[in-house]
Parts: sequence; structure tokens; C-alpha cells
Amino acid sequence: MEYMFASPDCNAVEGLVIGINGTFPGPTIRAKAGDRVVVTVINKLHTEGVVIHWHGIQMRGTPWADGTASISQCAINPGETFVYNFTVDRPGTYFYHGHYGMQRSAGLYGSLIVDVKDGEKEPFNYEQDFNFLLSDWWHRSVHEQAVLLSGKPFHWIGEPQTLLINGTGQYDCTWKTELTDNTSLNHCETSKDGERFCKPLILHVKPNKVYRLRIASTTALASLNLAIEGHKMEVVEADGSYVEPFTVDNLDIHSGESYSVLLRTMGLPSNDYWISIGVIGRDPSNTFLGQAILTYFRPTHKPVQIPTTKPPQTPDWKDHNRSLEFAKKIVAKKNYNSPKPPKISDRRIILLNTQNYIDGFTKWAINNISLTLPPTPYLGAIKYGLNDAFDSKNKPPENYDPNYNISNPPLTDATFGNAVYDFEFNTTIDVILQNANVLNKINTSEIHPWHLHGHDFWVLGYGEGKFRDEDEENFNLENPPLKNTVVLFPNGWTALRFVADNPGVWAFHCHIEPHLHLGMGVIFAEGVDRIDENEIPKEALACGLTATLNLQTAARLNSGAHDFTPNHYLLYAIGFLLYLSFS
Ligand SMILES: O=C1O[C@H]([C@@H](O)CO)C(O)=C1O
Repeated sequence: MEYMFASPDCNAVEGLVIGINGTFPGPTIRAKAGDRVVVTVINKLHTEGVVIHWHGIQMRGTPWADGTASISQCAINPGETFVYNFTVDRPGTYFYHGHYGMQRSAGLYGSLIVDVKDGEKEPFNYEQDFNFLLSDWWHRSVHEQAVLLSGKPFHWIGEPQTLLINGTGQYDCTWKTELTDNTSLNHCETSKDGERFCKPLILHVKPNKVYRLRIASTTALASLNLAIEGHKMEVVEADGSYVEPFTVDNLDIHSGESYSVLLRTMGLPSNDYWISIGVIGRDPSNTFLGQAILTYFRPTHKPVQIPTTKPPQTPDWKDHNRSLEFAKKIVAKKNYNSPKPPKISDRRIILLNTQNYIDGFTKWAINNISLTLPPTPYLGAIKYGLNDAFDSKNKPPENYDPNYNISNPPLTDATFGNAVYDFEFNTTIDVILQNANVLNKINTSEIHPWHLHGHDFWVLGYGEGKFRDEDEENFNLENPPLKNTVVLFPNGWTALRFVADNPGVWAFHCHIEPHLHLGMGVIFAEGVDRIDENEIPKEALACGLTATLNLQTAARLNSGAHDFTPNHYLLYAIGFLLYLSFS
């Protein structure tokens, strides 16, 4: 991991991105289900720690490899190395990204594709797959962004300048939304030194075939919609689970989500076709759209032309109902052993999402608590009972004040906090995400994609306004989809269910990078006592109070406490006597 100068969207001024092995985005990792993946991370950032989160991988048996700073491990210091060693148990479209500060916004990400095991088949056929890793790009550095957000008064970072596909975008191109007479690509195609690196991604396809597009979004902020001119798409996978196929003209994808769609190519294509990616859910302001070209192989090898048609318009960003209808179409695949949720839950937590002030600083809070991560990773703090490492005395609230007016939030300050929701092992948990209006903007409620670590959850339903107990009657317990990221729509609620059966400490948070930075997340812990401490790599827990723990172990070992001392003989003698007395 290393900062590099780059201009992913061909803006004249280069900025900094975090590259991996000299590339941005990082290399695509491709594995087969059941594979053990071993990745050595060497931190070559000069002055910052780093971690990598493997988004969508459940880390069963290796919770210390989840790559969340302060939660599952210590940040890897500059110059240090950390080895992630984990199993990818389910095929699907995933990605990896930084999970320390706002490093995802700095471009620290790459794709992770898990194919089916040898000899197994996907429930659909295709000729070839194409990979689209979508992101958004700001010309201000991530450090400037963090300072803007953390200041008093608060300065919002604004919308992105450009949308990127596989790390490439086209800022300020004449063909932003429609073509001008001059169809040359000018600076959008050629960089200063003549290297063509900003031209749009080109998919070469043959007529009458089926292709799989793997689309994942690691945007820092933007919710997106993707449309392919003249073609429909059949949605077949969401967040690594197969879904009941459905056909769409365009696809919504929010930060943290991934989809596979099947694209059937035409028999007699008349042209090359645009693929457009636009912003939904928030006013896109001047964001330059993401564009790619679908080009058909031709007998005469003509160079790829910029299509002479207009790129498809993505839907109106304000049309949340359309997005909600899209989200509701995603259900588990029929007759495919899709696991069903338990019929009832053991515990229900309601999480109210609000924007708040704390001492004049603008923050996001959940049930009035804005998450501030402690220096000691929770995994070690809980495992070793280091009660001072975080607020272990208090439990975070299970609900919010029933009189709270979500349309007109009171101007009460929130508080900072870092207490943990701890779940009894193997119990079924329902979470209701509840949206509200933001501060100081009449009638404005924002969209929040929430991502859970360590689990997939069933999405049981969406609703308008405040969640009421009766809404439970309409939960979808028949074929709810399994996802790891779900949208909380403006003014509404989203209900989800999962079984707390994965020992570890797991973040659950809004996947909008600045929102997490401003406290929009909670921490879940389950079965931590079941984790074998001998398996936790020592370097994962060598900071904060857990560092002291490592030092104590080292000191004990150095002082020879592991040698056979007279005390051991005494214990053995007592044990032997007990054995004799019982036998
Ligand atoms: O966190 C945010 O702050 C701004 C706005 O709510 C206040 O300026 C915005 O659009 C966000 O998503």
C-alpha cells in the first residue's frame, strides 16, 4: 500500500491515491469457494496506519482477519506487515477496501471474485464475465475532506466530481450527458504524455451471447444507477447470494452492494452502445457520469467508435419510490436451498439514524450516540476482559424515545460513545433501521446503505415513516434475500434479521465513508469467549491496552514462567491425589 500521484478522472491536476503494488485500484483477487486466501499487506504509507476489510467475506473462524481498525485488529503501522489468512466460503462478487479513517475515499480498494468450486456450477450459464468496480472521486484529498468534516462549523465535502469505473472516469468531457457535434474524445482519451488511460472502459462482445457483468460499488457517498443503451439486464446475484432472476432496464446499486446481471447481446447490433452510470438518491449536482462502451465484434476490425447516440439517461435521482420498488424485487432464488430466516427473533433492536450536534460539531448518531472508536481493538478488549478499553459498563440503547419526531428532529445534542451490543451466542436478532430528517433542512431525509460485517442478514421489509410493532405482520419470512448491505430509504425504516452465530466483534455501519467517520455505526459482539486465543495473531492485538497484554505475556515467557517450576510439581501432586481419591 502506497500513496501515488494519479488523476483517475483525467483532471488536469494530479492528486494522491492509495495504490497497491503500484496499481489503482488494487489488483483483482480471484479465488474459488473454499480456498484459503493469504494476503500479505505491507504498509508503505509514510505516516498512516492501514487495514484491509474483505467486504462480504464472513471470516468464520478468523474474526481477527476482518480488517477493521480498532474493532478486529490494530492498524498496521507504516513499515509493518500483516498477513490476512482467511477462507472464502461462498462464491460471489465481492471487493476489499481500507477500513481505517477514510482511506476508502483515498482509493484503497480492489475486486475480490470468488468462483464456484471445481466441478460445481452456477445456476445460470454465460460466455464470459466482466468486472465493474464502481467508485466516486473528489479532487480534494481525503485529508482535506476529513478536516472539512471535523471542523466547527461543519463543512460538507459536497458531491463527487466524477464517477469511476474500475478506477477510471472522465472529468469535464464534452460528452458528459449528450454528444456534441465533435465526437472526438479529446483530453478524455489521451493524457498529457499521450498514454491513453482515460478512455472509457470498452466491453467487447459477440452477438447472441450471454455475458455476466459483476458490478460492485465501493463509492464513498454516491448511490448509483447503471443502464445499458438498448439492452436489458437480468439480475441473478446480490451480495454473493443468488436471487430469483428479474429483468430490468437499469440497475440501482448503493455503496457496499454488489450484483451480477446477465446481458443478452443482440443478434443484429446496429451500433456500439453506451453504458451509463448516474447518481440517484442524492442531488448529483455537477458530478460527471461514469461511461463505458459496449462494442460488438465485427468482421472488419474497425476501431471502436464513440456511439453516435445519446448515452441512456439514468432515472431521476429524487424518485425514491422507484428505488424502493427495485429493492423489493430482490428476493431469494426459488428452489435453490436458499436458507430461510428463523420464524421469530429473540431480540429486537431499533436504531434511529440522526444528524446531530455535539458541542457545535456536526455528527451522525444512532439512538443519540455517535460512535467513536477506542484505541484498543474490541476483539482483544472483550476477549481479555480489558474493561477500561471501552465503555464496558454501559449497554447502548435498544430503542429511541417513542415521542421522537422523525420529521422535525429536536435540536438536542447527541453524545459520543463506544459501548457494544453483545448478543447471546446463536440467538436471532432483528434490527430495525429507522430514518429521520437531517438538521436544518426542511423535509430532507438522506439515504443510507448499511453494511454488516461477519454476517449476511435477511432483509425482512421496508416501510414508510416510523416503524410500528404491527409492521412485523408484513415481514417477508418466505423468500427474503440474504444481503450484507441494505438501504435505509429517506423517511422510512428497513427491517433485517440474522443469527448471532459467528464468534467475533462486528461493525454495523452506514457505508457512506464520511457518515461512518462522523459516527454513524454500532458495534456487535457475539461468542467472543469461543475464539481460541492461540489462533489470534499476536500482531493483530499489539496496540492500546492489548499491547500491554502482549508485553506481559512476553515478560512471563522471558522470565521462564513456562519452564517447569516447583509450583507445577505441587499442582501435579495435588491433581494426582485428587485422581486417587476419586478413583
Ligand atoms: O452528512 C451530510 O451532511 C450534509 C448535509 O446533511 C448537511 O450539510 C450531507 O448532505 C450529508 O450527507
